Amino acid sequence: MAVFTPVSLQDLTPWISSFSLGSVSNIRGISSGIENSNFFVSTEKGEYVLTLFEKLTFDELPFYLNLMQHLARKGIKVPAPVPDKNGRILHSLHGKPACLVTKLVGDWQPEPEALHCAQVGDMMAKMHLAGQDYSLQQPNPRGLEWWKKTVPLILSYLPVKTSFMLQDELRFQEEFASTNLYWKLYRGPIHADLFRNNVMFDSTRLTGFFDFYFAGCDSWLFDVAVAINDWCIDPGTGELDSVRVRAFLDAYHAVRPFTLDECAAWKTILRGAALRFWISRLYDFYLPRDAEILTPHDPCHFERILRLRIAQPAPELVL
Ligand SMILES: Nc1ncnc2c1ncn2[C@@H]1O[C@H](COP(=O)(O)OP(=O)(O)OP(=O)(O)O)[C@@H](O)[C@H]1O
Ligand SMILES: N[C@@H](CCO)C(=O)O
Repeated sequence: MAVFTPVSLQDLTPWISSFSLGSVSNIRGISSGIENSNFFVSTEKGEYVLTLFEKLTFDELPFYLNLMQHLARKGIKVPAPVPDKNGRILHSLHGKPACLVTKLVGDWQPEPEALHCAQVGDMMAKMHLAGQDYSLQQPNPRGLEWWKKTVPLILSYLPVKTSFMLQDELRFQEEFASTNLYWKLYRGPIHADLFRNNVMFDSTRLTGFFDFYFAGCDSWLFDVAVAINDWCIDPGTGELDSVRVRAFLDAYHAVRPFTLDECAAWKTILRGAALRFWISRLYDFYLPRDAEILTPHDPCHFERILRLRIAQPAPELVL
Protein backbone atom coordinates (compact mmCIF):
# COMPACT_ATOMS: atom_id res chain seq x y z
CA MET A 1 0.00 0.00 0.00
CA ALA A 2 1.48 3.30 -0.94
CA VAL A 3 -0.97 5.89 -2.11
CA PHE A 4 -1.61 7.87 1.04
CA THR A 5 -3.14 10.87 -0.77
CA PRO A 6 -5.34 9.89 -3.72
CA VAL A 7 -5.16 11.98 -6.90
CA SER A 8 -7.78 11.61 -9.65
CA LEU A 9 -7.66 12.51 -13.33
CA GLN A 10 -10.04 15.40 -12.54
CA ASP A 11 -7.61 16.68 -9.86
CA LEU A 12 -4.72 16.47 -12.27
CA THR A 13 -6.23 18.05 -15.38
CA PRO A 14 -6.14 21.69 -14.16
CA TRP A 15 -2.87 21.09 -12.26
CA ILE A 16 -0.97 19.78 -15.29
CA SER A 17 -2.01 22.79 -17.39
CA SER A 18 0.81 24.79 -15.76
CA PHE A 19 3.28 22.44 -17.54
CA SER A 20 3.98 22.24 -21.26
CA LEU A 21 2.97 18.59 -21.42
CA GLY A 22 -0.40 18.81 -23.17
CA SER A 23 -3.37 17.05 -21.65
CA VAL A 24 -3.23 14.13 -19.25
CA SER A 25 -4.93 10.87 -20.25
CA ASN A 26 -4.25 8.54 -17.34
CA ILE A 27 -3.01 8.39 -13.76
CA ARG A 28 -2.16 5.17 -11.89
CA GLY A 29 -1.14 4.89 -8.25
CA ILE A 30 2.12 2.99 -7.63
CA SER A 31 1.67 0.37 -4.94
CA SER A 32 5.31 -0.05 -3.78
CA GLY A 33 7.11 2.54 -1.67
CA ILE A 34 6.34 3.55 1.90
CA GLU A 35 7.44 7.19 2.17
CA ASN A 36 5.45 9.09 -0.43
CA SER A 37 2.42 8.85 -2.72
CA ASN A 38 3.66 8.01 -6.23
CA PHE A 39 1.73 7.87 -9.52
CA PHE A 40 2.47 7.10 -13.15
CA VAL A 41 1.00 9.89 -15.27
CA SER A 42 0.41 9.67 -19.06
CA THR A 43 0.44 12.95 -20.95
CA GLU A 44 0.57 13.94 -24.60
CA LYS A 45 4.35 14.37 -24.18
CA GLY A 46 4.91 10.94 -22.58
CA GLU A 47 5.01 9.15 -19.22
CA TYR A 48 6.02 10.83 -15.96
CA VAL A 49 6.06 10.06 -12.24
CA LEU A 50 4.12 12.31 -9.90
CA THR A 51 5.20 12.30 -6.24
CA LEU A 52 3.29 13.83 -3.35
CA PHE A 53 5.61 14.11 -0.38
CA GLU A 54 3.99 12.89 2.81
CA LYS A 55 6.73 13.91 5.27
CA LEU A 56 9.32 16.06 3.56
CA THR A 57 8.45 19.76 3.67
CA PHE A 58 8.60 22.60 1.12
CA ASP A 59 11.76 23.83 2.88
CA GLU A 60 13.51 20.46 2.78
CA LEU A 61 12.77 19.53 -0.84
CA PRO A 62 14.91 22.01 -2.85
CA PHE A 63 18.11 20.17 -1.85
CA TYR A 64 16.84 16.87 -3.30
CA LEU A 65 15.01 18.15 -6.38
CA ASN A 66 17.76 20.55 -7.45
CA LEU A 67 20.32 17.77 -6.94
CA MET A 68 18.37 15.49 -9.28
CA GLN A 69 18.10 18.31 -11.80
CA HIS A 70 21.82 19.10 -11.50
CA LEU A 71 22.80 15.45 -12.00
CA ALA A 72 20.34 14.87 -14.87
CA ARG A 73 21.72 17.94 -16.68
CA LYS A 74 25.18 16.43 -16.42
CA GLY A 75 24.06 13.17 -18.02
CA ILE A 76 23.76 11.09 -14.85
CA LYS A 77 20.89 8.65 -15.18
CA VAL A 78 18.39 9.94 -12.63
CA PRO A 79 14.78 11.13 -12.92
CA ALA A 80 14.81 14.74 -14.11
CA PRO A 81 12.31 17.05 -12.39
CA VAL A 82 10.02 18.57 -15.01
CA PRO A 83 9.80 22.37 -14.81
CA ASP A 84 6.46 24.10 -15.27
CA LYS A 85 6.00 27.00 -17.70
CA ASN A 86 7.67 29.29 -15.13
CA GLY A 87 10.63 26.98 -14.59
CA ARG A 88 9.52 25.82 -11.13
CA ILE A 89 10.10 22.18 -10.15
CA LEU A 90 8.54 22.18 -6.67
CA HIS A 91 4.75 22.36 -6.62
CA SER A 92 1.78 21.81 -4.37
CA LEU A 93 -1.10 19.37 -4.81
CA HIS A 94 -3.79 18.66 -2.21
CA GLY A 95 -1.77 20.81 0.20
CA LYS A 96 1.29 18.53 -0.08
CA PRO A 97 4.59 19.33 -1.76
CA ALA A 98 4.61 17.64 -5.17
CA CYS A 99 6.86 17.17 -8.19
CA LEU A 100 6.75 15.60 -11.60
CA VAL A 101 9.83 13.70 -12.79
CA THR A 102 10.75 11.74 -15.90
CA LYS A 103 9.93 8.05 -15.78
CA LEU A 104 12.80 5.58 -15.82
CA VAL A 105 12.36 2.53 -18.03
CA GLY A 106 12.47 -0.98 -16.59
CA ASP A 107 12.34 -2.47 -13.13
CA TRP A 108 14.61 -2.93 -10.15
CA GLN A 109 16.83 -6.00 -10.02
CA PRO A 110 16.21 -8.22 -6.96
CA GLU A 111 19.02 -10.67 -7.78
CA PRO A 112 21.91 -8.63 -9.13
CA GLU A 113 24.89 -10.19 -10.82
CA ALA A 114 28.36 -8.83 -11.51
CA LEU A 115 27.21 -7.04 -14.68
CA HIS A 116 24.58 -5.11 -12.69
CA CYS A 117 27.01 -4.25 -9.89
CA ALA A 118 29.61 -2.99 -12.37
CA GLN A 119 27.09 -0.57 -13.90
CA VAL A 120 26.03 0.70 -10.47
CA GLY A 121 29.68 1.24 -9.46
CA ASP A 122 30.41 3.06 -12.71
CA MET A 123 27.33 5.33 -12.48
CA MET A 124 27.91 6.04 -8.79
CA ALA A 125 31.45 7.26 -9.48
CA LYS A 126 30.17 9.46 -12.31
CA MET A 127 27.44 10.78 -10.01
CA HIS A 128 29.98 11.69 -7.31
CA LEU A 129 32.11 13.60 -9.80
CA ALA A 130 29.06 15.33 -11.29
CA GLY A 131 27.93 16.43 -7.83
CA GLN A 132 31.20 18.24 -7.04
CA ASP A 133 29.92 21.63 -8.17
CA TYR A 134 26.41 21.28 -6.73
CA SER A 135 25.82 24.48 -4.82
CA LEU A 136 23.35 23.44 -2.07
CA GLN A 137 24.63 21.88 1.15
CA GLN A 138 22.92 19.54 3.56
CA PRO A 139 24.48 17.04 5.95
CA ASN A 140 23.55 13.39 5.51
CA PRO A 141 20.15 13.31 7.27
CA ARG A 142 20.94 9.78 8.53
CA GLY A 143 24.57 10.47 9.41
CA LEU A 144 26.49 10.41 12.69
CA GLU A 145 24.47 13.20 14.34
CA TRP A 146 21.25 11.28 13.70
CA TRP A 147 22.83 8.04 15.00
CA LYS A 148 23.86 9.81 18.23
CA LYS A 149 20.36 11.21 18.70
CA THR A 150 18.55 7.98 17.84
CA VAL A 151 20.54 5.24 19.59
CA PRO A 152 19.47 6.35 23.11
CA LEU A 153 15.83 6.09 22.02
CA ILE A 154 16.09 2.41 21.12
CA LEU A 155 18.50 0.99 23.70
CA SER A 156 15.83 0.07 26.22
CA TYR A 157 14.12 -2.24 23.71
CA LEU A 158 17.25 -4.34 23.15
CA PRO A 159 18.77 -7.27 25.06
CA VAL A 160 21.66 -6.00 27.19
CA LYS A 161 24.40 -7.62 25.07
CA THR A 162 22.95 -6.19 21.87
CA SER A 163 22.65 -2.72 23.37
CA PHE A 164 26.33 -2.90 24.43
CA MET A 165 27.34 -3.83 20.91
CA LEU A 166 25.33 -0.95 19.48
CA GLN A 167 26.85 1.55 21.90
CA ASP A 168 30.38 0.20 21.31
CA GLU A 169 30.02 0.58 17.57
CA LEU A 170 28.60 4.08 17.90
CA ARG A 171 31.55 5.07 20.11
CA PHE A 172 33.96 3.54 17.59
CA GLN A 173 32.39 5.52 14.77
CA GLU A 174 32.39 8.75 16.80
CA GLU A 175 36.09 8.32 17.53
CA PHE A 176 36.77 7.70 13.85
CA ALA A 177 34.82 10.83 12.87
CA SER A 178 37.19 12.89 15.03
CA THR A 179 40.33 11.69 13.19
CA ASN A 180 42.21 13.52 10.44
CA LEU A 181 41.77 10.50 8.23
CA TYR A 182 37.99 10.85 8.33
CA TRP A 183 38.12 14.52 7.36
CA LYS A 184 40.56 13.83 4.52
CA LEU A 185 38.05 11.60 2.71
CA TYR A 186 36.52 13.03 -0.45
CA ARG A 187 32.98 14.20 0.20
CA GLY A 188 30.03 15.77 -1.53
CA PRO A 189 26.40 15.01 -2.31
CA ILE A 190 25.71 11.28 -2.04
CA HIS A 191 22.57 9.19 -2.59
CA ALA A 192 23.10 7.45 0.78
CA ASP A 193 20.40 4.79 0.22
CA LEU A 194 21.35 3.16 -3.07
CA PHE A 195 19.86 -0.27 -2.46
CA ARG A 196 18.75 -2.71 -5.17
CA ASN A 197 15.21 -1.30 -5.09
CA ASN A 198 16.43 2.22 -5.90
CA VAL A 199 18.06 1.46 -9.25
CA MET A 200 16.19 0.70 -12.47
CA PHE A 201 17.36 -1.74 -15.13
CA ASP A 202 15.88 -2.29 -18.57
CA SER A 203 16.78 -5.97 -18.85
CA THR A 204 20.52 -5.76 -18.10
CA ARG A 205 21.00 -2.04 -18.91
CA LEU A 206 21.01 0.43 -16.04
CA THR A 207 18.44 3.16 -16.73
CA GLY A 208 18.70 5.20 -13.55
CA PHE A 209 19.12 5.77 -9.83
CA PHE A 210 16.03 7.07 -8.04
CA ASP A 211 14.57 7.83 -4.58
CA PHE A 212 17.07 10.54 -3.62
CA TYR A 213 15.15 11.53 -0.50
CA PHE A 214 17.84 10.42 1.97
CA ALA A 215 20.61 12.20 0.04
CA GLY A 216 23.00 14.57 1.76
CA CYS A 217 26.64 15.56 1.88
CA ASP A 218 28.92 12.89 3.29
CA SER A 219 31.99 10.91 2.26
CA TRP A 220 31.78 9.34 -1.18
CA LEU A 221 33.12 6.16 0.42
CA PHE A 222 30.04 5.96 2.65
CA ASP A 223 27.85 5.84 -0.48
CA VAL A 224 30.03 3.03 -1.86
CA ALA A 225 29.78 1.13 1.44
CA VAL A 226 25.97 1.44 1.63
CA ALA A 227 25.69 0.01 -1.88
CA ILE A 228 28.23 -2.78 -1.35
CA ASN A 229 26.37 -3.89 1.80
CA ASP A 230 23.25 -4.40 -0.30
CA TRP A 231 24.25 -5.13 -3.91
CA CYS A 232 27.10 -7.52 -3.22
CA ILE A 233 25.78 -9.73 -0.42
CA ASP A 234 23.95 -12.97 0.01
CA PRO A 235 20.71 -11.55 1.49
CA GLY A 236 20.27 -14.69 3.61
CA THR A 237 23.56 -14.34 5.46
CA GLY A 238 24.93 -10.86 4.75
CA GLU A 239 28.21 -12.41 3.52
CA LEU A 240 29.93 -10.48 0.76
CA ASP A 241 30.15 -12.10 -2.66
CA SER A 242 33.68 -11.47 -3.88
CA VAL A 243 32.79 -11.53 -7.59
CA ARG A 244 30.11 -8.85 -7.27
CA VAL A 245 32.27 -6.80 -4.86
CA ARG A 246 35.15 -6.79 -7.37
CA ALA A 247 32.84 -5.89 -10.25
CA PHE A 248 31.42 -2.93 -8.30
CA LEU A 249 34.67 -1.58 -6.86
CA ASP A 250 36.71 -2.01 -10.06
CA ALA A 251 34.07 -0.21 -12.12
CA TYR A 252 33.92 2.66 -9.61
CA HIS A 253 37.73 2.88 -9.38
CA ALA A 254 38.06 3.01 -13.19
CA VAL A 255 36.08 6.29 -13.19
CA ARG A 256 37.11 7.84 -9.87
CA PRO A 257 40.20 6.18 -8.43
CA PHE A 258 40.06 5.40 -4.72
CA THR A 259 42.74 7.12 -2.62
CA LEU A 260 45.13 5.66 -0.05
CA ASP A 261 43.14 7.43 2.68
CA GLU A 262 40.01 5.72 1.45
CA CYS A 263 41.76 2.34 1.53
CA ALA A 264 42.73 3.00 5.16
CA ALA A 265 39.18 4.02 6.12
CA TRP A 266 37.33 1.35 4.15
CA LYS A 267 36.69 -1.23 6.85
CA THR A 268 35.44 1.39 9.32
CA ILE A 269 33.16 2.99 6.74
CA LEU A 270 31.72 -0.41 5.75
CA ARG A 271 30.92 -0.93 9.43
CA GLY A 272 29.39 2.56 9.66
CA ALA A 273 27.17 1.89 6.64
CA ALA A 274 25.87 -1.29 8.31
CA LEU A 275 25.34 0.57 11.59
CA ARG A 276 23.32 3.30 9.83
CA PHE A 277 20.68 0.84 8.58
CA TRP A 278 20.72 -1.22 11.78
CA ILE A 279 19.82 1.94 13.70
CA SER A 280 17.14 3.14 11.26
CA ARG A 281 15.56 -0.30 11.09
CA LEU A 282 15.57 -0.63 14.89
CA TYR A 283 14.01 2.81 15.15
CA ASP A 284 11.27 1.98 12.59
CA PHE A 285 10.69 -1.38 14.28
CA TYR A 286 10.35 -0.18 17.87
CA LEU A 287 9.10 3.36 17.28
CA PRO A 288 6.99 3.10 14.10
CA ARG A 289 5.57 6.36 12.84
CA ASP A 290 2.42 4.91 11.24
CA ALA A 291 2.05 1.48 12.75
CA GLU A 292 -0.97 0.69 10.64
CA ILE A 293 0.86 1.27 7.37
CA LEU A 294 4.49 0.36 7.70
CA THR A 295 5.84 -3.15 7.55
CA PRO A 296 9.26 -2.50 9.03
CA HIS A 297 12.36 -4.01 7.47
CA ASP A 298 14.13 -6.66 9.55
CA PRO A 299 16.74 -4.92 11.79
CA CYS A 300 18.55 -8.23 12.49
CA HIS A 301 19.71 -8.30 8.87
CA PHE A 302 21.97 -5.31 9.51
CA GLU A 303 23.02 -6.52 12.96
CA ARG A 304 24.27 -9.67 11.18
CA ILE A 305 26.03 -7.58 8.51
CA LEU A 306 27.69 -5.39 11.14
CA ARG A 307 28.96 -8.43 13.07
CA LEU A 308 30.46 -9.81 9.85
CA ARG A 309 32.09 -6.51 8.86
CA ILE A 310 33.64 -6.26 12.34
CA ALA A 311 34.84 -9.88 12.38
CA GLN A 312 36.14 -10.20 8.84
CA PRO A 313 38.81 -8.30 6.91
CA ALA A 314 37.28 -5.84 4.45
CA PRO A 315 37.63 -6.72 0.76
CA GLU A 316 40.48 -4.85 -0.94
CA LEU A 317 39.23 -1.51 -2.19
CA VAL A 318 41.83 -1.55 -4.98
CA LEU A 319 43.50 -4.67 -6.36
N1 LIG B 1 11.33 8.10 -11.84
C1 LIG B 1 10.75 6.91 -11.76
N2 LIG B 1 10.62 6.15 -12.87
C2 LIG B 1 10.01 4.95 -12.84
N3 LIG B 1 9.47 4.41 -11.73
C3 LIG B 1 9.58 5.11 -10.59
C4 LIG B 1 10.23 6.38 -10.54
N4 LIG B 1 10.16 6.85 -9.26
C5 LIG B 1 9.50 5.90 -8.57
N5 LIG B 1 9.15 4.86 -9.35
C6 LIG B 1 8.40 3.65 -8.98
O1 LIG B 1 7.72 3.92 -7.77
C7 LIG B 1 8.11 2.99 -6.77
C8 LIG B 1 8.17 3.71 -5.42
O2 LIG B 1 9.11 4.77 -5.47
P1 LIG B 1 10.07 5.07 -4.27
O3 LIG B 1 10.96 3.90 -3.99
O4 LIG B 1 10.73 6.38 -4.54
O5 LIG B 1 9.00 5.16 -3.11
P2 LIG B 1 9.01 5.96 -1.79
O6 LIG B 1 7.73 5.72 -1.08
O7 LIG B 1 9.32 7.40 -2.11
O8 LIG B 1 10.26 5.42 -0.99
P3 LIG B 1 10.70 4.05 -0.29
O9 LIG B 1 11.48 3.26 -1.31
O10 LIG B 1 11.54 4.55 0.80
O11 LIG B 1 9.49 3.34 0.16
C9 LIG B 1 9.45 2.44 -7.20
O12 LIG B 1 9.69 1.15 -6.75
C10 LIG B 1 9.31 2.48 -8.72
O13 LIG B 1 8.65 1.32 -9.15
N1 LIG C 1 16.90 1.15 2.22
C1 LIG C 1 16.36 1.26 3.58
C2 LIG C 1 14.93 1.72 3.59
C3 LIG C 1 14.68 3.06 2.97
O1 LIG C 1 15.59 3.98 3.38
C4 LIG C 1 16.43 -0.10 4.28
O2 LIG C 1 16.48 -1.10 3.57
O3 LIG C 1 16.42 -0.13 5.50
